[in-house]
Amino acid sequence: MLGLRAPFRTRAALSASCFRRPPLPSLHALRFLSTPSPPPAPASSPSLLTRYAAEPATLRKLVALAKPEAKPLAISISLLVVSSSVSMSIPFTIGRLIDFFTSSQPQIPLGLSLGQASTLLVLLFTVGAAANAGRAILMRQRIVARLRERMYTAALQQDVDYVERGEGDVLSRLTVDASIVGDSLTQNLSDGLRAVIMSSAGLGAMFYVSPQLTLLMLTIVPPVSLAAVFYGRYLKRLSNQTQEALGDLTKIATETLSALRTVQAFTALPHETAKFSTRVERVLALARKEAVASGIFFGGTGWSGNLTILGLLGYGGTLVSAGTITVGDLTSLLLYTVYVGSGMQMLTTFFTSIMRALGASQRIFGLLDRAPAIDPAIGAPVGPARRGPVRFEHVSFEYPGRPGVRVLEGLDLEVKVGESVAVVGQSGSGKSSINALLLRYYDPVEGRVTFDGQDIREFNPESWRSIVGVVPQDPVVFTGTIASNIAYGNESATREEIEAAARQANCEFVWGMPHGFDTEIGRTSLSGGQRQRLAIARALLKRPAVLALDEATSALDAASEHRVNDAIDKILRSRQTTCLIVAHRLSTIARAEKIVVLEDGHVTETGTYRQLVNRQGSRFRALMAAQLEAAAGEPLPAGTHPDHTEKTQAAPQEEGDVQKSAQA
Ligand SMILES: Nc1ncnc2c1ncn2[C@@H]1O[C@H](COP(=O)(O)OP(=O)(O)OP(=O)(O)O)[C@@H](O)[C@H]1O
Repeated sequence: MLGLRAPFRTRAALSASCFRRPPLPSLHALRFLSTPSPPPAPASSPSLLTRYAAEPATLRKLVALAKPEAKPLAISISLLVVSSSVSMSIPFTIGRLIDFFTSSQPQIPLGLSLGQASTLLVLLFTVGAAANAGRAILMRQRIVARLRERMYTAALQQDVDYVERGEGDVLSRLTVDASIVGDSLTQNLSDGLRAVIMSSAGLGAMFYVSPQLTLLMLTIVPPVSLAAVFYGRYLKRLSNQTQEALGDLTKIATETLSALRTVQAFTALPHETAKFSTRVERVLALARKEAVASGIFFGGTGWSGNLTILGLLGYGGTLVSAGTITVGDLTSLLLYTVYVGSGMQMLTTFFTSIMRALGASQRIFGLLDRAPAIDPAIGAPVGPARRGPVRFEHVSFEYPGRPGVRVLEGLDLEVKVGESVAVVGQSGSGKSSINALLLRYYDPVEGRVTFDGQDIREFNPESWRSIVGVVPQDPVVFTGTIASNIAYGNESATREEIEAAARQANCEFVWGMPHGFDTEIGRTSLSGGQRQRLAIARALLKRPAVLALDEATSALDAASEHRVNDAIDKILRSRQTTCLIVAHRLSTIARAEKIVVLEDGHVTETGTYRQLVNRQGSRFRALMAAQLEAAAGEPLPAGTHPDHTEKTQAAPQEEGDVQKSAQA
């Protein structure tokens, strides 16, 4: 039945049914009153209504969205008018047929013979069916696909902060909201129009056949429909509560299953099972409440629907006996009652879905119209061959999500061409934030970052990022082949170039894989060290002018660390790349040409490893001592502490030295 149980469907199910056309009422649809009201739109409260009324801009944008599809939509609407008109003629035709077969002096309108009338009817129904099919096909337009493509492009150009903080809730806009808007511009619009035709034409035909019976119908059907609408809303609220509880249940299960190792390691099985059971019980209780309410609803509406039909038949019967109307007229009237009732119900569906669509489109346009703070479309190109020093000049920075909290304060830092600078400092001192500024995920609130003497804000962000290589702390591996992962963002790279980059980054593990560079990998199929080397290969393939490296600290075992270090070492020895390394490993720190110690967002010490480690009471020495102690797991024995290294006057030359001293 039309829209039956619509309030109890999930959003996903609703969107899946987006192009499904509700069947036209049939005799069976005499139970139309048992159709609950459509889901009430959150937007249907008066205050929101007023807001939408005050925002015709949203409506205009929504209409503009359908503009490229204007022609097929117009044809589709015309076909809808044709098919609905044919449908609306059915009750009348049935009435006339009944009168024809029950009359002692049968007469066919327009003086047609029975054969001609039958052919005409078959023809009419064929046209109606064809129009209906054409309408359904044409209604399936590219609106949602185009909208999603636009939204995805807009989302990818947004500030990382906006997306990462979930401010825009981009995923739900891309999925749920896009479906809602797409439905409203196609299916809902079509249903709305059909509802208007059904209600108005049905009422007109009823008045034509019998004004008395029509007035009787009008005193019963609208109030019962209205009551059904309100009760339906109550049901929808119950259904929402069940869905929310179900969502909560899913969240708990997802979180626990994805952390199964931790759950098992902490023997938290009973705790997790109890947590889950509580949620399951809640879902069950809500579902029971919903079942009772919907039982009352369907029973009640079915009962009132049947009484309505009975009332109409009773009064209609007296009119037939009095000769005021014919049996055919009464049949037509009953059928039109079904049409009008269904039409009214569809109108409320239309109204709420349009309200929902306005809400969804406001959220969508919020994303589409949002200008990112760092606009990827503006700025001058840098030129791939350009080389130059990177300078942080009195840079102060705070994250947009934490205004007023300075992460960097008056930072000055220079990395010359071909130089490698290691930034060290305690956790939270702002090291990674320096790389984030270098990549222009953010801009400084004061000061500037320059490349080759030019403020990087003058460059086009995409062009600038194309000459900056980045190896993040936790590199991302995309689903695809090893080769496609190394060539990520560099699709034109040849296989030879990819292999050369992999060799340089010590990715020898690739050659041992079943399909070599064509091996399919996912997020979890590589070890931490392998992922880091793959990321280094990815960065090297770009032949970057500037390399921003954020070392991983804990993911690697000694052997992997050695290989990663060796790969980094090759980069450090290269004289063409300006390297800024957020360094954690002593081996990397010792190899960098310059070390910058960061404390509370500003540079406190600068120098070579030897200079800093020999500087009495330096912050660097304290940091290194803490790191060695952490690696050794206990205070270092006398003589191995960096505070004593001025006696040796030498920096560790080999990574092994550091490791050995750490293990001492
Ligand atoms: N996206 C963010 N929004 C708000 N604050 C942030 C954000 N990222 C980092 N911070 C804060 O900025 C400060 C510096 O963080 P940053 O990641 O730069 O430190 P770090 O020195 O690299 O630390 P670690 O060595 O632990 O990686 C910290 O206090 C951190 O909490």
